[in-house]
Amino acid sequence: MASQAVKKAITEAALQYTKPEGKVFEYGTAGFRMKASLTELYSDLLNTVVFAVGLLASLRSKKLSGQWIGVMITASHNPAEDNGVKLVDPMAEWEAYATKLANAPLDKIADVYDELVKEIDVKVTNPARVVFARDTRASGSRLAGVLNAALTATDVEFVDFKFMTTPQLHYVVRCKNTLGTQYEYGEPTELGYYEKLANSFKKVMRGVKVQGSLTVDCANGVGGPKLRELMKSLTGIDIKVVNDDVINPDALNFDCGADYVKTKQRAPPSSKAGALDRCASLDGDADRLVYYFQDESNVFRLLDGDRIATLAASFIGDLARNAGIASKLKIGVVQTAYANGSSTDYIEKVLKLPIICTNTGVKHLHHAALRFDVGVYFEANGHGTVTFSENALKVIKNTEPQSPAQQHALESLQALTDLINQAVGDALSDMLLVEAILAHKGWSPKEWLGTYTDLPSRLVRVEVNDRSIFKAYDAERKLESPAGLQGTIESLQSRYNKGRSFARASGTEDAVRVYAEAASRSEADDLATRVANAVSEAGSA
Ligand SMILES: CC(=O)N[C@H]1[C@@H](OP(=O)(O)O)O[C@H](CO)[C@@H](O)[C@@H]1O
Ligand SMILES: [Mg+2]
Repeated sequence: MASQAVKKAITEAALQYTKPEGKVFEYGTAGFRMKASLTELYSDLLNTVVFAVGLLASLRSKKLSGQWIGVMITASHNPAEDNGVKLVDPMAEWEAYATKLANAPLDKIADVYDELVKEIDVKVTNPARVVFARDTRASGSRLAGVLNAALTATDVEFVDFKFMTTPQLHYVVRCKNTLGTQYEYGEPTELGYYEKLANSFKKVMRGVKVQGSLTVDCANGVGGPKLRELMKSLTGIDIKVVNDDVINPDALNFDCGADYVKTKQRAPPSSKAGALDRCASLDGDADRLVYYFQDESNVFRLLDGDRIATLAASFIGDLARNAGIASKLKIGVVQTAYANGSSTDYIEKVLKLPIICTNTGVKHLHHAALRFDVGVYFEANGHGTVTFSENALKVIKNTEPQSPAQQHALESLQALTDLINQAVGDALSDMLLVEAILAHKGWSPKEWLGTYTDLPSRLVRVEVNDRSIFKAYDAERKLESPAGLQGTIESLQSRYNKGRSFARASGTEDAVRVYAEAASRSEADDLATRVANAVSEAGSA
């Protein structure tokens, strides 16, 4: 049971805020996320939610006997006025506790905290440790203050890392929790992060050179200043940083960034890149990355998360073969229903690797990736990384090379395990991975694009009265309700060459997303429109 003193401290701290009436919060695909504006209707929406997440982090850390828990304040690719908060190590049942705390009336929140202490069986005398950070949104410092209040009220030891990318915070959490163990991940500081990336990049690049320069659009978010910091440690790569304005509060994700490029399927209007120039875009908290270029006919060409996954899987597969350890490593790829059908075909038929399809949201992909020795997971939108099992790390480390070529492959694999942020998808680490692979293969983005041809696809957002009636199954590829809709979608898609379509309720926006792909642009568009109409009709019934 929480002590009276702690409960009093929680209540006093909580009552500084106002809980918006009639609003029900839900921990979604990426934590809690919404408008954060202080001036509008939404005024204090996020304060109570962040406060609740602070209490939750405290409970979780105590439950894990003082393990470090990370809390990130960000709304990623959402507009500048939004904000959000997420825990670094999310677990399904804890999302329900988060939702419970977030919806508790503020004068009762200490009681709910206490109920959870009993329900989860938390030893309240255990220490609790939390690290937190935020992206560059204007509302971030206010919300960091709220988090501070919740942590202080529950006697948590905490470190405020101020501005960080989401993956940097994940990195720090993993470093802190592995310090002094055989799995020590690195120095738990921002500088430690840069040095780990830069050193391993140098090792992976032994004997090869990056061709030409890379232009990186930083979405005017926290990735900009952090990339500039990373560049101080990096050698052998010419990066041109664009869209790194973190002073103008409205610039974030506006007409730039990975989400803009992926959804609009075009370069940021401000782009000055010439034909065949290699370009990349990060999102607002730098955990997403997409590549693109303009071909010789000035046609925009996108290299999205599916492309990064196929590139990484093929490279790691080659290295494993060259190192003579392919039979000892189970390499696999994890995708969601949004992966382009051509990428799935390519992985199965050309790379001959197994695929797992999961629900949307990196937490699902990450979890599935751990089932492989080397799990390559990416969402089509550019969210992803590669995980290495304990067995994989051991095999890579302990295999005795029989030839210089084998030794080189083993060393490259070893360096890759350091270059890749295994804690979470990380745009900066993924970017160095892509650059290294292209250099090794001697490929320009054109050769990379040439590995397979994407099916034209369309993603549509449909607003409905109540999106919760859209219940999906089979890794969100099918709908069990509203009744009859799945049958309609299937009969529509069967009319198109290579037609595939599905609909699911978004976990981050109040809408249903419809995805469609088909053999031609017009068929994909047509299928998307028809399915969107069917969804809209079912949603207004
Ligand atoms: C189709 C799509 O891109 N969905 C995104 C989006 O989730 P939704 O649940 O679809 O709103 O935001 C998530 C968090 O950033 C991201 O993980 C996911 O891939
Ligand atoms: Mg993001």
